Amino acid sequence: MPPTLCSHCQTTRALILRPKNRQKLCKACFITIFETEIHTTITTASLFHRGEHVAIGASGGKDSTVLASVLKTLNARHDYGLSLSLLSIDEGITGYRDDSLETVKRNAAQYGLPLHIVSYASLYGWTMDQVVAQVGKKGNCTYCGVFRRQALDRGAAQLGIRHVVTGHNADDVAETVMMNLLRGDLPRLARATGIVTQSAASEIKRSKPLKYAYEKEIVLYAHHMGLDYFSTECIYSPEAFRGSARALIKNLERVRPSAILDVVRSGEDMASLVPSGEVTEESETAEGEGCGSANGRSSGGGGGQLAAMEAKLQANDEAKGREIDLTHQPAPPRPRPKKLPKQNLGNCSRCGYLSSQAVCKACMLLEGLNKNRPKMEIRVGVEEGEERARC
Ligand SMILES: Nc1ncnc2c1ncn2[C@@H]1O[C@H](COP(=O)(O)OP(=O)(O)OP(=O)(O)O)[C@@H](O)[C@H]1O
Repeated sequence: MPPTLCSHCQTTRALILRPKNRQKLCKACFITIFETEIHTTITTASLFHRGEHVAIGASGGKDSTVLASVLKTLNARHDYGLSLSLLSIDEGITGYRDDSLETVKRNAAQYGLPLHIVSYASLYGWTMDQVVAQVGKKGNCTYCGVFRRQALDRGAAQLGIRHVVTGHNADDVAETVMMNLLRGDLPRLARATGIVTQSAASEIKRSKPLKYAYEKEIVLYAHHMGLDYFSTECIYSPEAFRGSARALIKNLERVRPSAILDVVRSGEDMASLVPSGEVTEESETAEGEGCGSANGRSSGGGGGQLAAMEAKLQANDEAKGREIDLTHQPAPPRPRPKKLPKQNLGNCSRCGYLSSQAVCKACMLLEGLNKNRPKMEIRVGVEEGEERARC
């Protein structure tokens, strides 16, 4: 049988079945199409302006590594006139971030980009290892998300940069849309769908050039380009709800590949229903709270929950056929989402960082941590003492 030819160039053998639309492509055409689509996203949304200094949030993972590689390529190919830097946050997670930062250091050398690293320890006096030792694994993603958002802003400010790009992809956005839809939280949903986010609580603009790129295609691109990235998941990210939303999206993608983009587009449409208003610090941190990766990727539990949900839905469908509608009561109309209150931008009274509240969210979290710090140390000391006494 003759080999299947690439449906784009019609000359080279097809090697890749495109996850987004099942198109059969050769390696060269896949790479060109992938890069061109990101270029289209950038130009359609007018993400950059000539002479702009842009920091790439670099975690060493596949998304931000692909983002750095593609931006470097497109900046040269289309003469965007950008000055690019890598910005990494060291959360202080032993056996995870220390290893991934080594990847980022190699990437900096491979792409010839300057790298700036900011640590939680230096900004907040706490590493995530210490936070988890204090608060436990449950809920630690909230601390990490709030701290990281501010750390990226502070790192960019240290460099005199006002635009940070992150590697959030279409799967991440679809997941966040689904989570906020399930929570009935339209303002957060609206925020998650924006390709550019800038709020009253920050001078730094954020954008997601990979917003329409499928995670599977990002992995394929990284593989075929031979990119050097770190693929271990965070050891502290057991965010169950995001894991379930991810499992749901992955299952939808399996039966209908366009589902991911459909959910993103639906999110964009729903966002247009949300009254425009200033973004509160609460909704501001929503997208960044926890991390997109939050181990749903490897969650076996998500699949189990989904199977249970499907069984329930099937039972409901079967029951529906036996129902007699005696009293059709239309559901009462839900109140339209309220316009968010206008925020007064000021400075946090503790750290001086820009905040719409008297005390910024990071300082509020730190207050709780610091209050318990001496207690924890004394308790550990006492327990150690007890251990010793028992010995
Ligand atoms: N420690 C960090 N330092 C700098 N940027 C980060 C860091 N963690 C996350 N980011 C940015 O936020 C984006 C989304 O982060 P998330 O935790 O969801 O990781 P991810 O989806 O696995 O992405 P990646 O594959 O790049 O790690 C990343 O692509 C990156 O741009």
